[in-house]
Amino acid sequence: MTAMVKAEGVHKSFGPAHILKGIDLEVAPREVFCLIGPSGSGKSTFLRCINHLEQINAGRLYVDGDLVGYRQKGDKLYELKDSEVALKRRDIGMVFQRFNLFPHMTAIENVMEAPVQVKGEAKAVARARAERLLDRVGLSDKARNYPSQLSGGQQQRVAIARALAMEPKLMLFDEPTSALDPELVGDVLDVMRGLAEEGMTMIVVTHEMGFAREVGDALVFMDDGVVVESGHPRDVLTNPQHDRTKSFLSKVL
Ligand SMILES: Nc1ncnc2c1ncn2[C@@H]1O[C@H](COP(=O)(O)OP(=O)(O)OP(=O)(O)O)[C@@H](O)[C@H]1O
Repeated sequence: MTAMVKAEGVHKSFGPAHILKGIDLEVAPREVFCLIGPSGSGKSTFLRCINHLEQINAGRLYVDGDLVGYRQKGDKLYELKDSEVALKRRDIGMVFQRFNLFPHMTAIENVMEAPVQVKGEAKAVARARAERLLDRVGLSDKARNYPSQLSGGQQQRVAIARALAMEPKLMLFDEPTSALDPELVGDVLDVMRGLAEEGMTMIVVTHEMGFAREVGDALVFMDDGVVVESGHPRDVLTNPQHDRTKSFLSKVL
Protein backbone atom coordinates (compact mmCIF):
# COMPACT_ATOMS: atom_id res chain seq x y z
CA MET A 1 0.00 0.00 0.00
CA THR A 2 1.37 3.43 -0.94
CA ALA A 3 1.94 5.66 2.08
CA MET A 4 -0.10 8.87 2.00
CA VAL A 5 2.97 10.73 3.25
CA LYS A 6 6.51 9.45 3.32
CA ALA A 7 9.49 11.43 4.56
CA GLU A 8 13.01 10.15 4.04
CA GLY A 9 15.84 12.06 5.64
CA VAL A 10 14.11 15.42 5.30
CA HIS A 11 16.24 18.45 6.16
CA LYS A 12 15.18 22.07 6.25
CA SER A 13 17.20 25.15 7.15
CA PHE A 14 16.33 28.81 7.28
CA GLY A 15 19.68 30.47 6.57
CA PRO A 16 22.06 29.14 9.20
CA ALA A 17 19.25 27.72 11.36
CA HIS A 18 18.99 23.97 10.81
CA ILE A 19 15.35 23.25 11.72
CA LEU A 20 14.55 19.75 10.39
CA LYS A 21 17.47 17.39 10.84
CA GLY A 22 16.62 14.23 8.96
CA ILE A 23 12.95 13.39 9.44
CA ASP A 24 11.88 9.85 8.51
CA LEU A 25 8.26 8.91 8.87
CA GLU A 26 5.32 7.34 7.10
CA VAL A 27 1.63 8.12 7.31
CA ALA A 28 -0.69 5.39 6.04
CA PRO A 29 -3.94 6.16 4.22
CA ARG A 30 -6.85 6.71 6.63
CA GLU A 31 -4.44 7.21 9.52
CA VAL A 32 -4.76 9.94 12.13
CA PHE A 33 -1.15 10.86 12.69
CA CYS A 34 -0.43 13.15 15.63
CA LEU A 35 2.70 15.24 15.89
CA ILE A 36 3.68 16.62 19.28
CA GLY A 37 6.72 18.41 20.63
CA PRO A 38 7.98 21.59 22.25
CA SER A 39 7.57 24.99 20.66
CA GLY A 40 10.19 25.54 17.97
CA SER A 41 10.88 21.84 17.40
CA GLY A 42 9.90 22.15 13.71
CA LYS A 43 6.37 20.71 13.64
CA SER A 44 4.80 23.53 11.62
CA THR A 45 7.79 23.68 9.32
CA PHE A 46 7.39 19.98 8.58
CA LEU A 47 3.68 20.43 7.77
CA ARG A 48 4.51 23.34 5.49
CA CYS A 49 7.07 21.19 3.65
CA ILE A 50 4.38 18.59 2.93
CA ASN A 51 2.42 21.00 0.77
CA HIS A 52 5.55 22.70 -0.50
CA LEU A 53 4.90 26.02 1.22
CA GLU A 54 8.52 25.46 2.28
CA GLN A 55 11.15 23.81 0.14
CA ILE A 56 13.24 21.07 1.72
CA ASN A 57 17.04 21.20 1.48
CA ALA A 58 17.76 17.48 1.48
CA GLY A 59 15.95 14.17 1.59
CA ARG A 60 12.77 13.07 -0.11
CA LEU A 61 9.16 13.81 0.65
CA TYR A 62 6.28 12.00 -1.06
CA VAL A 63 2.52 12.52 -0.96
CA ASP A 64 0.53 9.56 -2.20
CA GLY A 65 3.59 8.28 -4.03
CA ASP A 66 4.41 11.58 -5.77
CA LEU A 67 7.53 13.53 -4.94
CA VAL A 68 6.59 16.88 -3.39
CA GLY A 69 7.67 19.83 -5.52
CA TYR A 70 9.79 17.89 -8.00
CA ARG A 71 9.64 15.51 -10.89
CA GLN A 72 12.26 12.77 -11.07
CA LYS A 73 13.73 11.77 -14.43
CA GLY A 74 16.42 9.16 -14.12
CA ASP A 75 18.68 10.35 -11.31
CA LYS A 76 17.80 14.01 -11.73
CA LEU A 77 15.18 16.10 -9.97
CA TYR A 78 13.39 18.92 -11.77
CA GLU A 79 11.49 21.50 -9.79
CA LEU A 80 7.79 21.68 -10.65
CA LYS A 81 6.37 24.90 -12.04
CA ASP A 82 4.22 27.00 -9.71
CA SER A 83 1.10 25.94 -11.61
CA GLU A 84 2.01 22.26 -11.13
CA VAL A 85 2.66 22.79 -7.41
CA ALA A 86 -0.70 24.55 -7.10
CA LEU A 87 -2.42 21.62 -8.76
CA LYS A 88 -0.90 19.16 -6.28
CA ARG A 89 -1.74 21.43 -3.37
CA ARG A 90 -5.43 21.08 -4.16
CA ASP A 91 -5.25 17.55 -2.80
CA ILE A 92 -4.08 18.73 0.60
CA GLY A 93 -6.31 20.65 2.97
CA MET A 94 -4.65 22.78 5.61
CA VAL A 95 -6.14 24.22 8.77
CA PHE A 96 -4.07 26.70 10.75
CA GLN A 97 -4.07 27.88 14.32
CA ARG A 98 -5.52 31.19 13.13
CA PHE A 99 -8.53 30.55 10.97
CA ASN A 100 -7.56 32.87 8.10
CA LEU A 101 -11.08 33.20 6.72
CA PHE A 102 -11.73 35.93 4.17
CA PRO A 103 -13.26 38.65 6.38
CA HIS A 104 -15.36 40.21 3.63
CA MET A 105 -17.11 36.95 2.73
CA THR A 106 -19.84 35.09 4.58
CA ALA A 107 -19.23 31.60 5.93
CA ILE A 108 -20.78 29.95 2.88
CA GLU A 109 -18.91 32.23 0.47
CA ASN A 110 -15.66 31.27 2.21
CA VAL A 111 -16.44 27.58 1.69
CA MET A 112 -17.47 28.08 -1.96
CA GLU A 113 -14.51 30.27 -2.92
CA ALA A 114 -11.82 27.74 -3.86
CA PRO A 115 -13.98 25.30 -5.85
CA VAL A 116 -15.38 28.21 -7.88
CA GLN A 117 -12.19 30.26 -8.29
CA VAL A 118 -9.59 27.50 -8.45
CA LYS A 119 -11.49 24.61 -10.02
CA GLY A 120 -13.93 26.68 -12.04
CA GLU A 121 -16.85 24.83 -10.54
CA ALA A 122 -20.41 26.05 -11.18
CA LYS A 123 -21.64 28.21 -8.30
CA ALA A 124 -24.74 26.10 -7.74
CA VAL A 125 -22.64 22.95 -7.34
CA ALA A 126 -20.20 24.68 -5.00
CA ARG A 127 -23.08 26.15 -2.98
CA ALA A 128 -24.78 22.77 -2.55
CA ARG A 129 -21.54 21.22 -1.33
CA ALA A 130 -20.84 24.17 0.97
CA GLU A 131 -24.28 23.78 2.51
CA ARG A 132 -23.64 20.09 3.16
CA LEU A 133 -20.23 20.86 4.65
CA LEU A 134 -21.53 23.63 6.90
CA ASP A 135 -24.21 21.22 8.09
CA ARG A 136 -21.55 18.63 8.79
CA VAL A 137 -19.57 21.04 10.98
CA GLY A 138 -22.78 22.06 12.76
CA LEU A 139 -23.09 25.54 11.26
CA SER A 140 -26.03 25.41 8.86
CA ASP A 141 -27.62 28.30 10.68
CA LYS A 142 -24.51 30.50 10.36
CA ALA A 143 -24.02 30.23 6.59
CA ARG A 144 -24.73 33.91 6.02
CA ASN A 145 -22.69 35.22 8.93
CA TYR A 146 -19.42 37.02 8.36
CA PRO A 147 -16.35 35.76 10.25
CA SER A 148 -16.55 38.73 12.65
CA GLN A 149 -20.03 37.49 13.61
CA LEU A 150 -18.75 34.03 14.55
CA SER A 151 -16.89 32.74 17.62
CA GLY A 152 -13.33 31.48 17.21
CA GLY A 153 -14.52 27.88 17.36
CA GLN A 154 -17.19 28.53 14.73
CA GLN A 155 -14.64 30.26 12.49
CA GLN A 156 -12.33 27.27 12.83
CA ARG A 157 -15.15 24.90 11.86
CA VAL A 158 -15.83 27.06 8.78
CA ALA A 159 -12.10 26.86 8.02
CA ILE A 160 -12.31 23.05 8.18
CA ALA A 161 -15.36 23.07 5.88
CA ARG A 162 -13.48 25.36 3.51
CA ALA A 163 -10.53 22.95 3.37
CA LEU A 164 -12.88 19.99 2.80
CA ALA A 165 -14.62 21.77 -0.06
CA MET A 166 -11.64 20.96 -2.30
CA GLU A 167 -12.18 17.26 -1.52
CA PRO A 168 -8.60 16.71 -0.34
CA LYS A 169 -7.08 13.30 0.17
CA LEU A 170 -5.00 14.54 3.08
CA MET A 171 -5.75 17.09 5.81
CA LEU A 172 -3.04 18.91 7.75
CA PHE A 173 -4.03 20.52 11.03
CA ASP A 174 -1.56 22.91 12.65
CA GLU A 175 -2.61 23.34 16.28
CA PRO A 176 -6.22 23.97 15.24
CA THR A 177 -7.48 24.53 18.77
CA SER A 178 -4.64 26.35 20.47
CA ALA A 179 -5.99 29.85 19.75
CA LEU A 180 -9.44 28.98 21.10
CA ASP A 181 -11.03 29.61 24.47
CA PRO A 182 -11.21 26.28 26.31
CA GLU A 183 -14.99 25.99 26.04
CA LEU A 184 -14.81 26.18 22.23
CA VAL A 185 -12.19 23.47 21.79
CA GLY A 186 -14.57 20.51 22.13
CA ASP A 187 -16.74 21.33 19.10
CA VAL A 188 -13.70 21.61 16.83
CA LEU A 189 -12.25 18.34 18.13
CA ASP A 190 -15.65 16.67 17.58
CA VAL A 191 -15.58 17.72 13.92
CA MET A 192 -12.05 16.31 13.60
CA ARG A 193 -13.12 13.09 15.33
CA GLY A 194 -15.97 12.75 12.81
CA LEU A 195 -13.56 13.22 9.92
CA ALA A 196 -11.30 10.55 11.36
CA GLU A 197 -14.24 8.15 11.63
CA GLU A 198 -15.02 8.75 7.97
CA GLY A 199 -11.48 7.65 7.10
CA MET A 200 -9.83 10.97 6.25
CA THR A 201 -6.03 10.80 6.44
CA MET A 202 -4.97 13.50 8.87
CA ILE A 203 -1.73 14.85 10.27
CA VAL A 204 -2.49 16.78 13.42
CA VAL A 205 0.00 18.98 15.24
CA THR A 206 -1.60 19.29 18.62
CA HIS A 207 -1.25 19.92 22.32
CA GLU A 208 -4.51 18.05 22.93
CA MET A 209 -3.14 14.84 24.38
CA GLY A 210 -6.66 13.53 25.08
CA PHE A 211 -7.50 13.81 21.38
CA ALA A 212 -4.20 12.15 20.41
CA ARG A 213 -4.86 9.28 22.80
CA GLU A 214 -8.48 8.70 21.81
CA VAL A 215 -8.44 9.43 18.08
CA GLY A 216 -4.81 9.06 17.00
CA ASP A 217 -3.53 5.93 15.29
CA ALA A 218 0.09 7.00 15.46
CA LEU A 219 2.02 9.60 17.37
CA VAL A 220 5.42 11.15 16.85
CA PHE A 221 7.28 13.18 19.44
CA MET A 222 9.59 15.65 17.76
CA ASP A 223 12.27 17.71 19.48
CA ASP A 224 14.90 20.00 17.99
CA GLY A 225 14.18 18.86 14.43
CA VAL A 226 14.37 15.11 14.98
CA VAL A 227 11.83 12.37 15.64
CA VAL A 228 12.69 11.29 19.16
CA GLU A 229 10.01 8.68 19.64
CA SER A 230 7.05 7.27 17.77
CA GLY A 231 4.41 4.61 18.27
CA HIS A 232 0.79 4.14 19.14
CA PRO A 233 -0.42 7.20 21.07
CA ARG A 234 -1.47 5.14 24.08
CA ASP A 235 1.99 3.56 24.32
CA VAL A 236 3.97 6.76 23.84
CA LEU A 237 1.76 8.79 26.18
CA THR A 238 1.57 6.22 28.98
CA ASN A 239 4.96 4.62 28.64
CA PRO A 240 7.43 7.00 26.98
CA GLN A 241 10.86 5.48 26.46
CA HIS A 242 13.08 8.52 26.04
CA ASP A 243 13.99 11.05 28.68
CA ARG A 244 13.15 13.97 26.38
CA THR A 245 9.66 12.55 25.77
CA LYS A 246 9.18 11.94 29.49
CA SER A 247 10.25 15.46 30.34
CA PHE A 248 7.95 17.02 27.69
CA LEU A 249 4.96 14.91 28.71
CA SER A 250 5.48 15.69 32.39
CA LYS A 251 4.98 19.37 31.51
CA VAL A 252 1.91 18.99 29.29
CA LEU A 253 -0.07 16.10 30.78
N1 LIG B 1 10.29 31.43 7.56
C1 LIG B 1 11.15 31.25 8.58
N2 LIG B 1 12.32 31.91 8.62
C2 LIG B 1 13.23 31.73 9.62
N3 LIG B 1 13.00 30.89 10.67
C3 LIG B 1 11.85 30.21 10.69
C4 LIG B 1 10.86 30.35 9.66
N4 LIG B 1 9.81 29.55 9.96
C5 LIG B 1 10.13 28.93 11.12
N5 LIG B 1 11.35 29.33 11.56
C6 LIG B 1 12.03 28.85 12.77
O1 LIG B 1 12.02 27.45 12.76
C7 LIG B 1 11.90 26.93 14.09
C8 LIG B 1 10.78 25.91 14.11
O2 LIG B 1 9.55 26.58 13.95
P1 LIG B 1 8.18 25.79 13.83
O3 LIG B 1 7.11 26.81 13.73
O4 LIG B 1 8.30 24.76 12.79
O5 LIG B 1 8.12 25.08 15.25
P2 LIG B 1 6.91 24.38 15.97
O6 LIG B 1 7.45 23.11 16.52
O7 LIG B 1 5.76 24.28 15.04
O8 LIG B 1 6.60 25.38 17.15
P3 LIG B 1 5.20 25.91 17.76
O9 LIG B 1 4.66 24.77 18.56
O10 LIG B 1 5.64 27.07 18.62
O11 LIG B 1 4.35 26.31 16.60
C9 LIG B 1 11.67 28.13 14.99
O12 LIG B 1 12.89 28.42 15.62
C10 LIG B 1 11.28 29.23 14.03
O13 LIG B 1 11.68 30.47 14.51
